Amino acid sequence: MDLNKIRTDINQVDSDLLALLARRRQLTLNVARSKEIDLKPVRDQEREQQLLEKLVALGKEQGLDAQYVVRLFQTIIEDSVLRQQAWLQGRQNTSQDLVRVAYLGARGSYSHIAAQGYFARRDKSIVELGCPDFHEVVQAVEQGNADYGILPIENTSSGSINEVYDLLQQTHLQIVGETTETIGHCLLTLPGADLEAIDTIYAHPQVISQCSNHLRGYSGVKLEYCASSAHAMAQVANSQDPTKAAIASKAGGDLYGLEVRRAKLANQAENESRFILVARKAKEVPVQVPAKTTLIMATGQRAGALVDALLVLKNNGLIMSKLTSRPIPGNPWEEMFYLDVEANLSSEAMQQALSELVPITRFVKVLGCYQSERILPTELE
Ligand SMILES: C=C(O[C@@H]1C=C(C(=O)O)C=C[C@H]1O)C(=O)O
Repeated sequence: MDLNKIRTDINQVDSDLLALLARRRQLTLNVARSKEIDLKPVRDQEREQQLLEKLVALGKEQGLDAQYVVRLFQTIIEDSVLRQQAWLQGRQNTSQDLVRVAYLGARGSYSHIAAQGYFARRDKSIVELGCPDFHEVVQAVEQGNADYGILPIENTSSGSINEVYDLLQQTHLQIVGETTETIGHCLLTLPGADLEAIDTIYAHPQVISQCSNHLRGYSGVKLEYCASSAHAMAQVANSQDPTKAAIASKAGGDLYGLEVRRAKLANQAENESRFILVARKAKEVPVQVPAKTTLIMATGQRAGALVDALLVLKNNGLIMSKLTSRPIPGNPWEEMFYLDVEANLSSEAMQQALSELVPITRFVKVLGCYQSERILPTELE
């Protein structure tokens, strides 16, 4: 048994697999082209179900277990659906191939990584504009220095990001997209640093709250709040001090020459953040892709006012996937409600609901309509 020879064979199989995956992706884009013509929805879970059943049976014949086959193909199908959606959206809103994107922090921050993923799926190159805070991200787009801004809006460990909700109340920018990223928090140090000697950990406040359980385990270690995860990594890298550590992603650590010493630090095993993309102009969402419309409204303090507003959605058959509230600046004890509705703004149901909401609310505004990027995997029945 010659190890080198076996590894050469494995390399060949892997490169064949990649070529096949690329070919599959190409074919699914042809499917998107056909759906564009006959206006069929991108997602067809019945077809996915049949595919999985067939593949599990085929896999079994080759000695591959069902779970492995299902997991692999759920990933492949997720890519295919996201690509098709992005392609259709691009066709509807023809725009430039090079886009300027404002994000929090510097290269390697979570927002930066989310932006890279979002635009790579759309075959767009980005000019990066790192900003010191969320307000400047919004301002960069408002003033035309960036085409898009990317903002984290909620996280599975720490919940809503209030600062971003508050900024949305005050801007004329529209939400034009969303993306969900797995956020793998790691403890990063200079290569070879002694973990026992760490006396300071740098991290963004959101990150510290998402990793609070893990951080309770360090006694006598100072936590330094940073404006972004990129700043946290830069502090450690620039200091060249082995007693300093940062919490950020592995991909970010690679950019700053830092080593992963502990991984999966978040309180929730599935630590994911949802980011929104904002732009000066609204985008149209093709009818074939699942759309979400985000609204803000103030109902006034009349008893039952919120219930009445929500009944409008119910009566129009609309599904609300999120409801959150924030205080209104200058109006103590009044709340502004943020709603995500699973519908296209151009749909009859949504238009009807909006016309019914206007007379019964004090204020209602559409923050944007965008394609939903959350692809829940089809499970084998
Ligand atoms: C490619 C298609 O679109 C989607 C993606 C699928 C896939 O990647 O196999 C299957 C069904 C659809 O949800 C299709 O409809 O065939």
